[in-house]
Amino acid sequence: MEDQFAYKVNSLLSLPSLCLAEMETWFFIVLTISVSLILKAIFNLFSPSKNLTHTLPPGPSTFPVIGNIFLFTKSSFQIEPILRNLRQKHGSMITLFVGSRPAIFVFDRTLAHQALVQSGALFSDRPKALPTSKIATSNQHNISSAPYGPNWRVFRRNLTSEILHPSRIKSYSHARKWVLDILFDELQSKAKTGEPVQVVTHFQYAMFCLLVLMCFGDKLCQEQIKEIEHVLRKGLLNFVRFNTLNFWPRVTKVLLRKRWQEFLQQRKDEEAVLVPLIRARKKAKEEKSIMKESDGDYVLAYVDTLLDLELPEEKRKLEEGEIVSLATEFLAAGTDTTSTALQWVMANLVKYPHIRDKLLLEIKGVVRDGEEIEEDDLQKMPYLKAVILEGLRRHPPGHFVLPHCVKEDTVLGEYLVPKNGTINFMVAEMGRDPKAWEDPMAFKPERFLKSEDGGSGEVFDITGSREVKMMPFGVGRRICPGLGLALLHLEYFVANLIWKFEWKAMDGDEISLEEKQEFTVVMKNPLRAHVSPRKR
Ligand code: HEM
Repeated sequence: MEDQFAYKVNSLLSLPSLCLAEMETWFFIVLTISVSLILKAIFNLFSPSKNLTHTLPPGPSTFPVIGNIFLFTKSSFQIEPILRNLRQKHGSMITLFVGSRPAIFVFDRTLAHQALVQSGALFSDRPKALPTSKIATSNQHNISSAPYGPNWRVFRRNLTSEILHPSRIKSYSHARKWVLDILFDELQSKAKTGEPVQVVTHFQYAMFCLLVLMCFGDKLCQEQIKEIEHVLRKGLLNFVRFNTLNFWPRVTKVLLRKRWQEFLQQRKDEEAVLVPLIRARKKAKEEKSIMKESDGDYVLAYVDTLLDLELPEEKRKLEEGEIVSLATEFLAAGTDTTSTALQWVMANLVKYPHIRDKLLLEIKGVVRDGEEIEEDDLQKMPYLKAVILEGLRRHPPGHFVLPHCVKEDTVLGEYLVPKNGTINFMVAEMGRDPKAWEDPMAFKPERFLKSEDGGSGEVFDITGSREVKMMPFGVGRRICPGLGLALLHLEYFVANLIWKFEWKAMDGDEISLEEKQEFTVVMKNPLRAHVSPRKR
C-alpha cells in the first residue's frame, strides 16, 4: 500500500516492475546512466555498510549498477516463488539488490517477532519515497509512508483515537446497515435473473461506500461515490505502470514524458473529486452547521479530524493536498484489503458446505428467524470469528507488509540489516508454515476455536505480541491500525450474507483457490455463485 494508495500491496517490494516490451528502452536507459553510476554501485556493493562484523543475508549474485536484473521483469507477486526457491539454497533471510540498494526478505516468524515486536523502535521506519510516491503522498505526509517520528505519531494517533476507537466505530453502525441494504438490493436484483453472481465488484463497492461515509461524514449520492471510486481505481490499476517512472526519473521524464503527464493528471483527478468534499466539510465546520454529537444524525468524519490536526515539527495545519493524501490512503487501505478478504472467506464457505452449515447453525442459535443480526450478536459467534481468522491466515490480502527500514545499521539473527536498504516479511509464508500450523493449506476454522467452544485452540492473539504465528495485519508499531474495523466489517458482512442468502456453487464448477496479484492478492477466477434469498 507507496503513493496515496501507499498501501498498495503491489508496491510492497518497492520494485519498479517492468514489462518485457519495455526492456529495450530500459537497456538504453541503463547504458546511458551506467558511466555515472558504476563507481557508486561498485562502492555500494563492496562496502554496503561500515559494520565490519556482520554481512548481509545471502542471495543470488548481482549485476553491478542494476542489481538482480531479473527483478525488473517481475511483479512483486512473481517474486514470491523466486524468494521461496532462494530460501532452499540460502536460508530464511535473503538479500536481493534493487539497483545498488539491498532489499532483505525474512521468512522466519521468530525473527519477525524479534525485529518488529522486540526491537520495534529500530525496525519501524519507512524508506524514502520514490518520486511518484513522493507526489502522491504529499512528501510522505500520510500514515503508511511517514518516517517513524513525530508526524507519523500524530497521524496515527489521530486515526486510532478519533475514528478507529471502539466507541467511535460503534457510532458508524447506521452506516454499516445502510451499506448492507445497498449490497442486499444489488444481490437480490441479480438473484432474480437466475444467473450466477460475480460478487467481488459488489463487495468492493459496499466497502467503498462505508469508508467514504466514515471519511466525509455525509451520505453521498451513489453517482458521486461511483465517480470517486472510478477515479481512485484508475490510479490503482495503473500503479505498476506509474511505478516504472521511478526507475531513473531524470531519464523517464524525457523518455516516458506522456506517462509522467498521465500520472500527474491522475493526481489532479483525485484532487478534483476529493477537494470539493473537503471544502464542504470545512465550510460546514466554520459555519458551525455540523450537528453536535448529541444529535441523532451526527457523524464525526475522518476529514473533520484532519482539518484540526497540527504538524508537531512544522507547527502548522495540514495543507489541502496533504488531506487529499491522507483521505485517499484511508479509502484505499480499507476497501480492497477488506473486500478481498471477504471474497476469500465467502469462496471457502461456498466451496465447503459443511463449514457454511455449521456457521448457519451458530447464527440460528443467536438470532431468531425473521430477526436481523445486530452487531452485538457477533460477540456470541465464536465459530464466525474462527472462520474469519482462518480466511486471513490462509488467504492474507497482502503477501508482504509494507517495506520497513532501519535508521542505523542493525543486526537481526546473524546478519546485517543496513540503513541504506529495506526489509520485508513473508506474510503468506508465515501463515502457511507447517511448523506452526497442522495441514496448513486446508481451510479449518476449528483451529481457532477455544476448547470451551469445541476446539483445541487457546485465545488467539492476532497482534503477535507474544509470538508470531501469522501476521496478515503486520505486527509491532506499524501493525495495521484498521485491524479492529476490518475484523468487524468481515464478521458483520459474512454473518449477514450467510443469514440472508443461500449460496451454491455453480453446477459442475469447482471453486478454484488460485491466486493473482492485483492491488491485493485476489482470486484468479473471481467467485461466481448462485445466490438466492433464504426462505424461512
Ligand atoms: C482485511 C483488511 C486489512 C488488512 C489485511 C490490512 C493489512 C495491513 C498490513 C499488512 C499493513 C502493513 C503493516 C506493516 O507495514 O508492517 C497495513 C498497514 C496499514 N493499514 Fe491495514 N489492513 C486492512 C484494513 C485496513 C483498514 C480498514 C484501514 C483503515 C481504515 C487500514 C489502514 C492501514 C494504515 C493507515 C496502515 C499503515 C500503518 C503504518 O504505517 O503505521 N487497513 N495494513
